[in-house]
Amino acid sequence: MPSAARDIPERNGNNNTGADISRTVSNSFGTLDNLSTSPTATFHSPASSYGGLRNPSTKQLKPFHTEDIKVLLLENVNKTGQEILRKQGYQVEALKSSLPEDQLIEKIRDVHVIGIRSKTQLKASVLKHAKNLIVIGCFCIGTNQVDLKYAAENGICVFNSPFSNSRSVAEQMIGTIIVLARQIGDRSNELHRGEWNKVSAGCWEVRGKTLGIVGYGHVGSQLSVLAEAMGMKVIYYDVVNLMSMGTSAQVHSLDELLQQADFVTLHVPELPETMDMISTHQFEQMKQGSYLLNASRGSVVDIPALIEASKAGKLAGAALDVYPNEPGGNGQHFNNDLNSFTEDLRNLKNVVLTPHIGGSTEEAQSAIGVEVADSLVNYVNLGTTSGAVNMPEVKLRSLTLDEPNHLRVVYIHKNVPGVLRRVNEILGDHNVDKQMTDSRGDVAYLMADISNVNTSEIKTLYQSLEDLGSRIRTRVLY
Ligand SMILES: NC(=O)c1ccc[n+]([C@@H]2O[C@H](COP(=O)([O-])OP(=O)(O)OC[C@H]3O[C@@H](n4cnc5c(N)ncnc54)[C@H](O)[C@@H]3O)[C@@H](O)[C@H]2O)c1
Ligand SMILES: O=C(O)[C@H](O)COP(=O)(O)O
Repeated sequence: MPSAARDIPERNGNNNTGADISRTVSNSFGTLDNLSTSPTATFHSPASSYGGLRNPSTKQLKPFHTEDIKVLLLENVNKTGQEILRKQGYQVEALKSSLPEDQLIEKIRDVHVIGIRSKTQLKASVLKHAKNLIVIGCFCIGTNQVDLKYAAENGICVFNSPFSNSRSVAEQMIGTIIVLARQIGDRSNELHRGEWNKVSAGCWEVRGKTLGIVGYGHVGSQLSVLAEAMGMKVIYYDVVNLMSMGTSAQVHSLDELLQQADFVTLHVPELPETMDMISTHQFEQMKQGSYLLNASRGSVVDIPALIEASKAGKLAGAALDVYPNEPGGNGQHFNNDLNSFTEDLRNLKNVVLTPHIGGSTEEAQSAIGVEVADSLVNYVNLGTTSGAVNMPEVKLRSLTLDEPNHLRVVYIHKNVPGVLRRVNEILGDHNVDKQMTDSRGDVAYLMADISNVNTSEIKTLYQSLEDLGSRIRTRVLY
């Protein structure tokens, strides 16, 4: 038997301390009779994950049977991600679409891990029912669908995939710019209806035209490089001063960009400041016969104002990949019940409408599946928060099989004075081998590896930390 499991009592044996704490995976493990004894349950061979889970001498920190971890994956999370989670032994339920709020609330009560994409709204009204939830994986870039602050304040860590689909979005935008410039969407629709309509009026090369990129982050900067390769001139507007790719140039204001660009493309996150960022005033600033593309979030463009600008001939074309309200899954209708302007939008000339597929390529989805699932496994098994979007990033070197009586304490707490002193008083009876603590806003995350801990002491230690007023969540891994 690996030495680390030596002191752990039989799962259903007589070593129960009699402690009256119900067992929850999320808060670590109250009663000692629930602690895992099986070497196979405690020392799994790792999945594809990186970091500490790869080294064979690395101790797998699982004070629970992995099959007790319940994972709910919504919105057709890629098989790569599902596989990694299943290989850990977790119970994984994977659904193809998002869920209406009432069904989501029912399901979320029970799970320790949830994986979503851009549709599923995890606001406080839903999260307050998620009593066992320790971590959320956004298998996408955007995290605007999650109440990040509420999650952090309730000890729920959130991960995403910051750039694995950026290239896919940039390539879709390049394709769409040419489709708009040549009115290819309309020509194709006509021919599908049996109408031959060979025209050149209002159709242009993109070479020499100016592309205005709003938001020069991962997507915007990739797009910049691709557009220059096609001979376009690139200008961009961003709230941050950024290094220009190639010969592109940053402009000082959104209006300046709108007045100069032939094509305007939006790549900003959903924020209060970006809500209706392009509305009537901005369409007025744009050049006559210019084009607008939006693959960021539906709330960034005032779509009724876009419809007016298109009908008035100000816009020669537009492309939308995102909408204020989107269907929950495939096969559902895209009509006025969803957004009151939908019929008007569908009837416009040279307007390309796509169902939020900017990041939907095999390459992107497969990479996102691996990246986010790895983050989830490292968080559940090791407490590592590297890459978290709502918690400080904390990571400790992994414990090894040579460190038998060690345990790892994860203590998420309110960021108030005096907590460290009190925590260290509790840990102080043991040797603290390593410790890291960091804070982000009102929440702090402490991780410590301590040695020479007898099994009988684990519960007391856990309970002492739980009893501190500053506690948000305690996890003890060993
Ligand atoms: N359609 C899709 O499938 C798809 C795929 C990926 C991302 N997205 C959306 O695109 C957005 C951008 O993605 P990204 O990876 O490039 O994000 P990013 O965070 O790398 O870049 C966003 C850029 O916008 C800038 N910005 C923020 N507020 C701004 C403002 N008010 N005005 C101007 N610039 C501002 C930021 O400084 C940053 O440089 C995401 O937040 C996501 O919502 C959509
Ligand atoms: O935020 C993102 O990465 C994109 O909007 C893609 O979202 P999706 O995974 O729901 O397609």
